[in-house]
Amino acid sequence: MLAASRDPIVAIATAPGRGAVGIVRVSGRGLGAFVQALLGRDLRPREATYLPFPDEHGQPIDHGLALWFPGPHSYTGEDVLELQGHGGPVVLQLLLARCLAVAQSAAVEVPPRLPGLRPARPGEFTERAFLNDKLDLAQAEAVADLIDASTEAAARSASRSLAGVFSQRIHALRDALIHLRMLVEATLDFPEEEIDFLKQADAAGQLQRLRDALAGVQAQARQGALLRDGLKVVIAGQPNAGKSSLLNALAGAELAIVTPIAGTTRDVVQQTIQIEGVPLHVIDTAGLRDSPDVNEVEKIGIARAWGQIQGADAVLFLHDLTRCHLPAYQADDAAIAAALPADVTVLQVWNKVDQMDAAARAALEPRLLHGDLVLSARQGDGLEALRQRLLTLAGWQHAGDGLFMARERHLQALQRVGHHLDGATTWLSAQAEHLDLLAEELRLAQHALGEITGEFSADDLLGEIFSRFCIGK
Ligand SMILES: Nc1nc2c(c(=O)[nH]1)N(C=O)[C@@H](CNc1ccc(C(=O)N[C@@H](CCC(=O)O)C(=O)O)cc1)CN2
Ligand SMILES: Nc1nc2c(ncn2[C@@H]2O[C@H](COP(=O)(O)OP(=O)(O)OP(=O)(O)O)[C@@H](O)[C@H]2O)c(=O)[nH]1
Ligand SMILES: [K+]
Repeated sequence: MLAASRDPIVAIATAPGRGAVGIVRVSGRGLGAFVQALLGRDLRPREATYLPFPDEHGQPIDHGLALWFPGPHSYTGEDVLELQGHGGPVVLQLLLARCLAVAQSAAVEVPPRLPGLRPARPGEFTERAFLNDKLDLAQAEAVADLIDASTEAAARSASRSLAGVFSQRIHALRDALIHLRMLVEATLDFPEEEIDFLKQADAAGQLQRLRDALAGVQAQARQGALLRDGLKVVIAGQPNAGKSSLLNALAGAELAIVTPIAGTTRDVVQQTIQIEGVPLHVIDTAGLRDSPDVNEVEKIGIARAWGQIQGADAVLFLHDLTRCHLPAYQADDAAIAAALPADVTVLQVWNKVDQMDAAARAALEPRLLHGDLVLSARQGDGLEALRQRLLTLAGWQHAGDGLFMARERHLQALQRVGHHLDGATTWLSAQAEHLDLLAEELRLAQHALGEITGEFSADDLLGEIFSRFCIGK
């Protein structure tokens, strides 16, 4: 499927809507004649040329800059033409249509001057860059992650992955693995001396160093994936506990409606905030209650709240300190607590501490359970401790510079590598009769590594990865 269609493609490369400048990008092999037909002249390589973009009557659609990248020295590795025009949606659609029309007329000539140009599928330019070895798969994924990055830290680590930092770490593991494989394969050919041979070469030490290096890459990749995917945090609790107030306080903006009326929030309100660059998707939900006053709308809201709780990485279970006696739950809170799914992390958060005087606060301390948080969504006390707790919960290590972006797919592949290295360790210590199994585990480990960079990747995986890109990328 992937290799099948390498015909020239065209797309608007800039975001839809109005912008200062908009770009139509064409990629394909042998585009020289197309450039002639479209612009009526040749272009100097990699040099911005200001010129009219003519329509079929020779009238300018726009005046703009054309950039010509003869392959293989381009983003895709093919010939690439960029028309950089004024960024109006109509202008760009006209330029796109003009490219398709010119190519079509060139294609009907005998002999055809250009194989059929067609609109690009999502991610197809980057897919070509991958297929033409301009980028490996981890780098290509980093392109999308850079565009989608929701925080500066995420963008910077995606940029480092795009520059090849992650791939280099994978290559270093692969090289060490290949070294070890060669040793083991060579030993297989001389079965009489095998054990001494492996001992002398310190195969066990090599394998252990490889596992340590893998653990280091895994730890960093986990941080990278956290920057990419963030954490889904659901604020839940009874009506009026202060859930919307807490969302607003965390976001630093009045997003959700706050009123003293119980049952104000009906729909799910979501906001992505960042703490030290880690994106947190914070979700305010309808207050949970089971009362005859609950109308149809609120019922739906409550059902949605439970739905959000199911998929949460963490639930902030909010309680109103002015209405309960720690550490005992009120009956309603006890009912909610009993219904919370066992596999979701729940933080107990006691709100409205600003309503307590110093004596009441002092009396509160010893009654708190380990891990409980006390705060005032209204005045901000305790918010910083909550933020730090959420980071700890996410497993954020304050990793500083040098981070790279990674995805769940990469974490799973690394885990498989680890699994095979564990297997290899077992067979190596079992010695002589299992060297073939050792060799096989090492081969599988290398294969799993290669899935990250796309050295070994099934077409359907590639299709799935690139289809998630935006059009024109
Ligand atoms: N106008 C424009 N800006 C853009 C892009 C683009 O396609 N067009 N990019 C698209 O994502 C990114 C830049 N990516 C690019 C990557 C490689 C080459 C390129 O010409 N590579 C050649 C030459 C390299 C060199 O001279 O060092 C090559 O690889 O051989 C161009 C753009 C971001 N900005
Ligand atoms: N004193 C004090 N009042 C608060 C605090 N947080 C929220 N409130 C008040 O409690 C009331 C309810 O706040 P909301 O944030 O709307 O509560 P909610 O949990 O979202 O309520 P529902 O939408 O009914 O589920 C409002 O009058 C808030 O001003 C707090 O930290 N201290
Ligand atoms: K509310």
